[in-house]
Amino acid sequence: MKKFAFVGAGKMASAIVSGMIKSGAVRPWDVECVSGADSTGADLARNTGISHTAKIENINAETVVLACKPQQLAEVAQSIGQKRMDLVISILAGTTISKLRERFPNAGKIVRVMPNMAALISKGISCFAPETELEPDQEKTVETVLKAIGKVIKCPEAQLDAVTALSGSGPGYVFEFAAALIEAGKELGFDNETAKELSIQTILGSAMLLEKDERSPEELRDAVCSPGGTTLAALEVFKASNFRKTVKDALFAAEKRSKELSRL
Ligand SMILES: NC(=O)C1=CN([C@@H]2O[C@H](COP(=O)(O)OP(=O)(O)OC[C@H]3O[C@@H](n4cnc5c(N)ncnc54)[C@H](O)[C@@H]3O)[C@@H](O)[C@H]2O)C=CC1
Ligand SMILES: O=C(O)[C@@H]1CCC=N1
Repeated sequence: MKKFAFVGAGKMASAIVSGMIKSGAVRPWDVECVSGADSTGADLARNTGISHTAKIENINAETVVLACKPQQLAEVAQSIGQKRMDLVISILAGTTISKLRERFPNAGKIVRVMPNMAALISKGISCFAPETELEPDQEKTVETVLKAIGKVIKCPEAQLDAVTALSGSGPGYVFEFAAALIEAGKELGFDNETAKELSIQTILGSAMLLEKDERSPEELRDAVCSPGGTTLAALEVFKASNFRKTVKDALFAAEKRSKELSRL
């Protein structure tokens, strides 16, 4: 029996498995994966040294990590829903613990998690909500998975849709902002490589400063602004196009979508 089975071997499963193995939290031979009708399972096994099972019914592990799309859960549950498993960890956006319990009636304990894509370099942040209090060894297992990919916060399940909107989807917003900086940089006359380097280093340096400095984002923003200067000229444009409201509306749309996914 394996320690972990990943059901779904796509982008997030790959990020988590890579993080777990690179950090030494688990050894490749303790992990197996299964995917749908694509090459992701075989690819993940080849890239990390874990095993790949072609038939989902054949998975056999103490902890099953559900990492398929919410839309694929019904099919997965049809194949393995009745199996006995000590622990089921789900990273599916929206899918509630009660829905998971319906689908996996024989699971010992269910934990709902929202990680993010920075897991790929162990710089993610994950929030998790257990169905009920975990046994110490189950708590340790959840930490083994999540600490290998970044920071971990325990929260009530009711907060997980908002977590999804902020930190789960958040890397997508930052990447879009980076793409917008690069596009604008090129229109200012830089070649792609230079625009990319200037943009990425600006985001990286600013994020690290935010983490290390005691000042708030607003105070740091103000420290960049000289009276009558260039930054204020740019921020006026943000303000005129309602930047903060756009961000707020976007996060509420993501939260709403997470709640809709719970009804699949
Ligand atoms: N991509 C992201 O940044 C984040 C994704 N998530 C959640 O992670 C989950 C996976 O997302 P991604 O990795 O982006 O998706 P993906 O599309 O890259 O991977 C989906 C995986 O599920 C597999 N699959 C499909 N049908 C299957 C079946 N019947 N049995 C077993 N495996 C099956 C696919 O073959 C693939 O390996 C989603 O539920 C999503 O809500 C959570 C946080 C962040
Ligand atoms: O877009 C999605 O639905 C998933 C959940 C959070 C990030 N990606």
